[in-house]
Order: sequence, then C-alpha cells, then structure tokens
Amino acid sequence: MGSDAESLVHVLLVSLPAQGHVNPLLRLGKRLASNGLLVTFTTPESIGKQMRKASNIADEPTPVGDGFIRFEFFEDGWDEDEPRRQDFDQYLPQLEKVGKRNRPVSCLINNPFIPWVSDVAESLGLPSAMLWVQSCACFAAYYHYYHGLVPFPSELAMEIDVQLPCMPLLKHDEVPSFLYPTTPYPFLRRAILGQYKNLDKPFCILMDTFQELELEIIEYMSQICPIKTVGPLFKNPKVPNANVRGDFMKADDCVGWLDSKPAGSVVYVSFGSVVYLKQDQWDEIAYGLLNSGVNFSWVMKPPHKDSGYTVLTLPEGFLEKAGDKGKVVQWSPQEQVLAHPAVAAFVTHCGWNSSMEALASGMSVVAFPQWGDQVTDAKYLVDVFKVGVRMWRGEGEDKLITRDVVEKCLLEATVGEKAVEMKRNALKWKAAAEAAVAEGGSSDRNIQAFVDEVKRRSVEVALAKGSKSTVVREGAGTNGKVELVSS
Ligand SMILES: O=c1ccn([C@@H]2O[C@H](COP(=O)(O)OP(=O)(O)O)[C@@H](O)[C@H]2O)c(=O)[nH]1
Ligand SMILES: O=C(/C=C/c1ccccc1)O[C@@H]1O[C@H](CO)[C@@H](O)[C@H](O)[C@H]1O
Repeated sequence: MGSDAESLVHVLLVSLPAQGHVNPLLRLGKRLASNGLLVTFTTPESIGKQMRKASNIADEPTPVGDGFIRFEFFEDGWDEDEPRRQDFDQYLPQLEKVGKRNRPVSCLINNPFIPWVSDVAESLGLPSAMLWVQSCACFAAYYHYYHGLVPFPSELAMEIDVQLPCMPLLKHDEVPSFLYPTTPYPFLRRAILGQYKNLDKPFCILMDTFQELELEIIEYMSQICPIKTVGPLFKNPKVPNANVRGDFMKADDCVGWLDSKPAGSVVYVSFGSVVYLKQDQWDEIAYGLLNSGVNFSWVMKPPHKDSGYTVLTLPEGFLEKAGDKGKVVQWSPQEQVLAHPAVAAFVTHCGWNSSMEALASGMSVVAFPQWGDQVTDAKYLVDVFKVGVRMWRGEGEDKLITRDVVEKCLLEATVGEKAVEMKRNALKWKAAAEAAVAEGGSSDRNIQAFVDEVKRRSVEVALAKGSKSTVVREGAGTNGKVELVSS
C-alpha cells in the first residue's frame, strides 16, 4: 500500500452482498475517502468476483479526494455454486460465522441485515456505525413496530391504518410490507428487525436521505437515535461516481440511443436488482408501453440462476413493433440514464436507491412498488414528495395491472398539467438534494462531523489499547493521522 494511504485513519465497510446495499455503502465509502480516510470496502468473494468483472476494480488502493478506497473480498465458506446463498435464513448466519474476524481498523460500518458487524466492533473495542439504506420514514416504521409503540396490522386486525409520529397516516398496505402478518417474506422481516436488536451499539446511524426531504421524521427520530443524514450519497460533488463502482453486471450501452431522442421523450423502466415480475404482468407492461406511443428504455435483467424464477420473455413481435422507439437492455447505467435530458419519467419499483436517484435527478416517477420499503417509498413519492403517479399499491393488492392502466399512467406522467406539476416538484427536490451535498449543506456537514468523530475516536481507541495489540503510528492525534495495526 502507498505510504500516503498507510498514514490515514482506516475504516472498514462491510456490505450485504446485494446491489441495493453495495451501492449506497460504496458511495458512502467514496465520500469518507474524499474527506481524508482510508476506506476498505468488503463483501463476500462470490459477489466480489462479479464486481471485479463488471466494474474494473483495482487491486491497489484508489485515490479518492484526500483519501483512498480499496476492496478486500472475503470467502463466505461455501462453494462457488452454492444455491443456499438465495435463502436468507441460511445465508445470513453463514455470513455471520465467517465474517466475525479481527481487522486492524478504526471504525466498522455496516448496512442493515448484518448487525453482527457491530458485535465484532464491540468485541474489538472499536467504534461502529451503521448505514441505513432506506428512508428515515421506513426506519421509524420498523423502530415503532419492533418496540411495539403503535398498533400495526395483525392477524386480528389486518386492515388498520398506522399513525406514526411526524408521518402521514399510512394505510395498512403502505407500511413496509415485511411487517404485514401475511408477508411471504418473513425471513426478510427477521433479517431487518435483527438490526434493531443491536441498535444501541453503533455510535452513529448514517442515513442515505437528507434533512430537507424528511425533515420532521428525521428531527423526531434524531431525539431517539444518533442519526446523521448524509444523502443522497450517489451525488458526490467532490468525486465523480464513474471512478469507483460496484455494479454486479456490466451495463449495456443505452446512452447512445438516448442521445438520438428528443428531450423529455423517453420513459425509463426498471425494477431494480431483486424484484422479478410474473410473465402476465410483464406482457401487460409491454403492451402498455407500445400502446402509449412513448419512447422507452426498459431494463430486463436475467434472473439469478438459483432464484427459481423462469426467464421472462417479450410478447411475440414486440421488438419489431417497437422499432427504434424502444431499447431493451439487461442492465443500465441508471445514474446516467436518469440524468439524461431525453428521459421524462421513470417507471420504478421504488427501491430506496432508485427513489433517491430519481428525486435527486429531478425525475417524475410511475410507482410500481412490490414489497418491503418499496410500498412506503411509493406512498411518499406520490403523496408527500408529489413527484409521481401510482400504478400499483404493491403486494397487498392482488391484481394484474392491465395494459390500459399502464398506458394511462405513462401518459399522466409525461403529458399534460399533472406531468408539468410533478416535474416542477421533482426539479425542486433535485435542487434541494444538490444543496444538501454541496459544501456546507446539511449532508456535507454531517459527513464532515462523522469523519471528525471517527478520527477523534481512533485516537481514544489507540490510547486505550496501548501497544499490545495496536500500534499508533507517528503523528497520532495530529490531523487524525492514526492507524491501528494488530501486532
Ligand atoms: O439497470 C439497472 C438497475 C438498477 N441499477 C442500480 O441498482 C440499484 C438498485 O437499488 P434499489 O434500492 O433501487 O433496488 P434493489 O435492487 O435493491 O431492489 C440502484 O442504485 C440503481 O441505480 C443500475 O445501475 N442499473
Ligand atoms: O437488496 C435487497 C434484498 C436483497 C435480497 C433479498 C432476498 C434474498 C437475497 C437478497 O433489497 C433491496 O434493498 C434496498 C435497500 O434496503 C431497498 O430499498 C429495496 O427496496 C430492496 O429491494
């Protein structure tokens, strides 16, 4: 490692191996590095392999602003082809078993679903932080559910509305769906609530949202938990995002195609990295797109080989009928697409990363949430942030969305008075997001305060540990230039 990197305070970021978790944590890593830390990003080798192939990951630490970022993948102890990785009830304990290893660092940061990282930090006498990768509203919903603070839908009262402090009334199907008594994903409820058991351990809960976006609930929850909002992390005015990326799949080129289209004429359609629709729903979306007459760019990712999903197909003759009006890709460079002037609106599953990327790019949305936080995000995008129309309510609503509804929503989001109003709101959020991450903005100040706190704590830890298991390098306490090294 270069001597410059060696002299910096070192933080270790441990990520769940899922695209929607790697992206925000890696973005945080780049932000911390640009503020002068050495950041090591780690996740299991099974995904590391894919990331190396898709994202040109260097073996050496990469300079980012005043600091460095490097990747270090760890073996999860299973064979390359192990299908149990798709089963969270089996995979999360396995990750915990192999992941609890000593590492010479000053702070450990994890994302949700792997709360044992803060146990590791505690056992090493190190500070830890958690990056919450969903909205503060969802954080509050899980918190109130976990502590039994307000009534939620239950087997006895399935359809009750939920009133959380400082939040709009949520209908029964607008609370994160893993909390429904009937959720088909109880293992994801267990996984996400696992984080709340350990919530007293991280000294800071970083959140990929920003103060101005969720003001009241952030202020409310900040009285209960040590929250620092640092989003939108994908907007990094100090370091361009193209530099270090964590995609699991190489993006297809659709930007050239977008360049050939008039401004505001394209609808971008993507359901993220995990959600997979049923074939009949896919067909209705396809016909809705054709019938609406809009230009479209549609992400059709292949299913994971162990997911049990069958490969989706397009209706016969679809591509011929669409001609140059449509571009179907397996994976897109989403940030670039959302920033492209040709794109008018985004049909999204409302994962929090996609939601933040849309808001911070000034993009109107057609909300097509499926499960988990997505149903709550859709509620906020449509009714609170007022940037979208709702195409479906999510897994609580058991019905096929027909091509006519798809067409109607596409047109509502792209032409007419409502579309203009939504775009106006979206541009307002874009400006607010840019201000939050700009020098002196709310998120920028919080990042700097966090980095200062990590540096301060690294000195404390070094002093407390003495020389047996750690070495404090020359310059300890000045400019935070301290590194702990296991002897
Ligand atoms: O074709 C695609 C689809 C998604 N993404 C990225 O993958 C992440 C998806 O995260 P999100 O929380 O929206 O959904 P998830 O995949 O976790 O359900 C976001 O950062 C997107 O920008 C991308 O780069 N290309
Ligand atoms: O990334 C995931 C879930 C991954 C998963 C689930 C089941 C089995 C293997 C992997 O969820 C997404 O996380 C985002 C951030 O928390 C969230 O906003 C999206 O809605 C989720 O789809």
